[in-house]
Amino acid sequence: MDRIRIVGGEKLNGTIPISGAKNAALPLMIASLLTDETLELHNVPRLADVSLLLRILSNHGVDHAIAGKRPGQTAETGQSIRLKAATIIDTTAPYELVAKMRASFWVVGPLVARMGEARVSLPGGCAIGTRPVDLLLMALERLGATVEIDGGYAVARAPGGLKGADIVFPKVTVGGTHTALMAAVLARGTSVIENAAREPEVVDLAECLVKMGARITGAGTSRIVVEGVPRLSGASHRVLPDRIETGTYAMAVAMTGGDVMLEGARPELLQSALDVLVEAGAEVSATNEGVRIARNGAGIAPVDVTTEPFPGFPTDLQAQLMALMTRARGTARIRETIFENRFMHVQELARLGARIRLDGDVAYVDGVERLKGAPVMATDLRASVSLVIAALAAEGETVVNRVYHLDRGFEALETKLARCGAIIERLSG
Ligand SMILES: CC(=O)N[C@H]1[C@@H](OP(=O)(O)OP(=O)(O)OC[C@H]2O[C@@H](n3ccc(=O)[nH]c3=O)[C@H](O)[C@@H]2O)O[C@H](CO)[C@@H](O)[C@@H]1O
Ligand SMILES: C=C(OP(=O)(O)O)C(=O)O
Repeated sequence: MDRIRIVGGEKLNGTIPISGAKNAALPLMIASLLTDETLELHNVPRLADVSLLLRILSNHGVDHAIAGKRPGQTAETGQSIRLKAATIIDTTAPYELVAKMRASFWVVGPLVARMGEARVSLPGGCAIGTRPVDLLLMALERLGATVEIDGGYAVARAPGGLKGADIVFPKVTVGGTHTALMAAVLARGTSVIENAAREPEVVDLAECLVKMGARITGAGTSRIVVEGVPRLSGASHRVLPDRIETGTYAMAVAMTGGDVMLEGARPELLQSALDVLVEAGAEVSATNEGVRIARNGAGIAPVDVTTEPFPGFPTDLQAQLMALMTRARGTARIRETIFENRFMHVQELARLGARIRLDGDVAYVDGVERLKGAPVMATDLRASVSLVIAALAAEGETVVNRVYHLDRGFEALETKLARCGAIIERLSG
């Protein structure tokens, strides 16, 4: 199993190209199930989750072609993928595949919308909370599907097709909104999604669906209106830049000090996180090229942050912020409101010398003068990268185990950091 070795203490200086967003690429790829024509996606990050989803889609009958690397392209510059679901050969998404990645459950929406049935394994247990799918299934039921759980599978049926309806989510759910959107676009009549997620990845999906012929208004607000259409066509779409990757490298620079241009980043996708970084003592400036982040001289100030749905501070940056706060001058308070068990990085950060107290959904981080390298491992994607951030500022050597978590969501992580001066390498095997 690969590991990552980091020797801390180097400032980061240079340019980091920001990849396409994993959390947009995945639902966009799933949208290919809605049409028998070709969906061409550009700027798709090279990630384990993308490869796994391609396997899942192949199982349903989606053919794909990945464009070869163009001259001048570097390892971390994404890929173009053409997806074509001329016929759906199987409406079952099996346990072995779905258990590995929660987003794969979202095939349920397009499959039932196009084929009138879907049999999708309930997603696997995940290290950040229980993560039920009741609201996704509620949305499908509102659209007229019958849903039952059979042998660990959610079985949704709508033999006569889906019918437009009002869907009111009692809490904001990104996956629920993606599912409702991808089902409602082919339903007969009008659907209204209330308390919809406003995340940029929902907007990206809606924009692509509109290019495919869907009629959607209000994406990016809490009320999305969808007029169903009988069929969708192919389209070409570029995945938006990854705001979580952007925020992660911004936290890394704030942690080590230095000056880095996050090339291609869009500040409006993570304004709340950039505001927190400024409060913590970093300099942030938006330019035509992207977002520039620097910290020179100033120490790290403690902050008080609560995770919230967009446009609030994202839960997917909570672990990285906690890593940064381990070296603040004082006590930071971080409250996690989205996932009940997303503090698994706390005990691993402690191995590096962090002082963190947990009280329910709040973590109090007492900043320390110095961290010291150690072997660590993490249980999920963002927790793993928080250890990388801490290790970059720790004295001596840290080895991060279970790198497969990082490979799920960070394209060319060690290359991007090494180019900016970090001492970081992958140890294979
Ligand atoms: C691939 C992807 O895009 N994953 C993101 C997506 O996950 P995901 O779409 O799974 O997260 P949701 O927005 O659905 O979850 C938000 C909250 O709603 C709860 N809930 C959700 C569905 C449901 O049927 N019932 C229910 O109770 C969840 O347990 C959680 O407490 O949004 C999360 C919140 O921004 C991010 O952390 C994940 O990185
Ligand atoms: C939690 C995440 O992903 P997933 O929803 O696929 O588990 C994430 O991207 O941080």
